[in-house]
Amino acid sequence: MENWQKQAQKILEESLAVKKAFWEKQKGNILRSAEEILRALKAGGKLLIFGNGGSAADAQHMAAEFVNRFRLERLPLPAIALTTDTSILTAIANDYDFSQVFSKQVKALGHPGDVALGISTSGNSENVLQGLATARELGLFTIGLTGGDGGKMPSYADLVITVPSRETPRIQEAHIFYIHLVCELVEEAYFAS
Ligand SMILES: O=C(CO)[C@@H](O)[C@H](O)[C@H](O)[C@H](O)COP(=O)(O)O
Ligand SMILES: [Zn+2]
Repeated sequence: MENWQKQAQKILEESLAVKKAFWEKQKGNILRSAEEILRALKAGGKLLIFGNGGSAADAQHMAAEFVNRFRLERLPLPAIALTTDTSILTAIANDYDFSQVFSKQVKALGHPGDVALGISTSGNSENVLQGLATARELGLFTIGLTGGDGGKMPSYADLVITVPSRETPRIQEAHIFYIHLVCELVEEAYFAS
């Protein structure tokens, strides 16, 4: 138990330090991404979000904040997580390839002016990279939310937001901070003006 306390304290301190460094190093890109999402929503566009595992959960979490509400009582905003429809996901993975599960949905749903947000802690998940590549081809603004050295993301996204850590859980904790921050900024700017 005493060891657990020490371990937990260390993890907490690492998590706080990573979030702080993330903000310090990436604030320009973070705010720019919020501006792009606000611009797209104000122009009648939407946000498409995708990732694997914990990042799939993050995609759904973010879409729910936009479609339902965040901190304000307001009209729903259009955001779709491409991680939720098991029929679509299994049909594409079964008939084509798992690497296409997001790109095919982007092709079906994306329009120029929309924003695609691909989340990958390694920056190397093929399905996320293909989703971003297709989004770019179609004229969506593409954002890569990643960690470490960003992996291959910089070749696939217009804007890459990188958490400065090599630890997947710490990266994901900073991703959730990013998601809540962007929801709050965009919601206030959209409905306060
Ligand atoms: O949540 C976690 C680890 O904390 C896992 O589910 C993790 O998201 C999965 O291993 C993903 O497949 C990792 O993919 P990526 O972040 O490198 O794109
Ligand atoms: Zn996780």
